[in-house]
Amino acid sequence: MSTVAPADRERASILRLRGVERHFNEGASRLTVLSGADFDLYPGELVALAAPSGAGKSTLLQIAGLLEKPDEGEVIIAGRAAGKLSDADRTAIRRVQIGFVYQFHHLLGEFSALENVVIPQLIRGLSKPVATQRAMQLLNYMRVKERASHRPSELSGGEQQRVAIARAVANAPRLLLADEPTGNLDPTTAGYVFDGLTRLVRASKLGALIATHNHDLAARMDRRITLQGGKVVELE
Ligand SMILES: Nc1ncnc2c1ncn2[C@@H]1O[C@H](COP(=O)(O)OP(=O)(O)OP(=O)(O)O)[C@@H](O)[C@H]1O
Repeated sequence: MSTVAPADRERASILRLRGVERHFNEGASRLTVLSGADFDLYPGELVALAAPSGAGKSTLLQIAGLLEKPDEGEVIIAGRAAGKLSDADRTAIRRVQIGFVYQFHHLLGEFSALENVVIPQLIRGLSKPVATQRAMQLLNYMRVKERASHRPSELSGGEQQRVAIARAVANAPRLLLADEPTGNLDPTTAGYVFDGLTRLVRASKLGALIATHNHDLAARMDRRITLQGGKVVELE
């Protein structure tokens, strides 16, 4: 149990969903994916999102990451209600506050691991020395520093995914959203990737919501949630 008082927890919530609804129209019928979904994520916390295929995990992550709008309800990122913001402000929050990791890494193939982590920081306006120092620190956290000069095609799948995580947090987001980040890795490699992710989350106090089918990894996270009848339900 957290020792933080409820009011403080409310203030500190990095991601807050309230009454989120998402429906898809399919011809004459309507598919309800999220209905009355409530959720809070706190700094330094890793939460597993484990639900059967088609239950709505990706939909939830897309909405939490401001990539999609809910039909109803509110998404609040670090205290700011996204529903009332302009598209430009939503994009700014997404760029600055949110990091994304996917099952397939989407690294830039013509650049080294180091450059892949440096480039987003240069785009944000940091100087090359500062960006390079932070990138090396992140690659070190992910235990791939010694592979920094290699291109993605010269890295193993697990190394590529560790670089992708370093890149996702390069601009120090407050929230990390990951959709099956270890989905295409063998269990041992998935464990290494997860270890790096955990180190980063603890060190940087970001909050991480990670969709996974991997029960071992889910068991190692701070909390586990699932989707039932469109609602977020805590598992234990
Ligand atoms: N744009 C869309 N239009 C219509 N239906 C959609 C759309 N996006 C998702 N769905 C449907 O919503 C449901 C939830 O999809 P979602 O991708 O969120 O599930 P998931 O839990 O991430 O599944 P998986 O584990 O297989 O990736 C599915 O039935 C899917 O077919």
